[in-house]
Amino acid sequence: MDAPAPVPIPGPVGCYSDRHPAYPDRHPRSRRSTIATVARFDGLTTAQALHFAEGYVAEDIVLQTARTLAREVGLEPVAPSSGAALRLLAAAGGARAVVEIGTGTGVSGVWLLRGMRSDGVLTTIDLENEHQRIARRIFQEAGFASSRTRIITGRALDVLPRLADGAYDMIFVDADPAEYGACVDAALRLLRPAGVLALNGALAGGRIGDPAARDLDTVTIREVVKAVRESEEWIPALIPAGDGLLAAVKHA
Ligand SMILES: C[S@@+](CC[C@H](N)C(=O)[O-])C[C@H]1O[C@@H](n2cnc3c(N)ncnc32)[C@H](O)[C@@H]1O
Repeated sequence: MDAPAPVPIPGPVGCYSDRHPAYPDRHPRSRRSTIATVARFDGLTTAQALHFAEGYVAEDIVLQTARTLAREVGLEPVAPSSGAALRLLAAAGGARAVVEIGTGTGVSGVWLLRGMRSDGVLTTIDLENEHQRIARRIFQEAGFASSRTRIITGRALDVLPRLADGAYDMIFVDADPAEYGACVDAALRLLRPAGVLALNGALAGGRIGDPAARDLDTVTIREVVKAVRESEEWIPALIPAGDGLLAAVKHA
């Protein structure tokens, strides 16, 4: 099948011929060509490329079941592409001790466990016992012994102070955006040097770059994303998988 023709890039991105106000020091063509490269990856349109990336690593029946159960109880679990990125981060860091904030029905937990070392333990926190009851069953169906998970019911900000400093290889945050700042502070304390932070929802449902979006969650996420980028404690990247995965390594 022939690749579809590239879609013209709309508005100021694809057609301006002068310097862009946000990039006054940069030659106009350099920004234009960078974005055009991203938008026309291998002749596919951006939407098609993103769709391909989303399904690149398929989910098995256990993850599909956990996802269906999440929707039934009104939760939005991590996207498959974010799950695959979490598994990759856990595997790349040889993670043995991981903290997850926001167990849900276990979608992200299964992805994390599949990237962790075979003797690793996932400490997962959620204030809803009912969500964790489902997650416990999902972990079991995914083949993980109960010794591989430590499931703690409680509010993240009550539980995190009880966890040991510098004892964790990775922290994944996917709960209440209003608490993201406090969770990042806690992650800095809990992670070992070169440990990895991952924070879901970092694009705030696409509102992150819209200055008119001033709702509390968006403002908080915007501030956290900026603070991590500007902090000397972190080496960050914003991965545009799912709703955005802010990943950062704690400086060694
Ligand atoms: C988006 S869901 C997590 C989905 C899960 N990470 C997944 O991908 O399967 C958010 C979860 O965070 C929990 N939660 C919300 N606020 C919380 C808080 N302050 N402390 C702990 N858990 C919280 C909710 O009960 C819900 O289960």
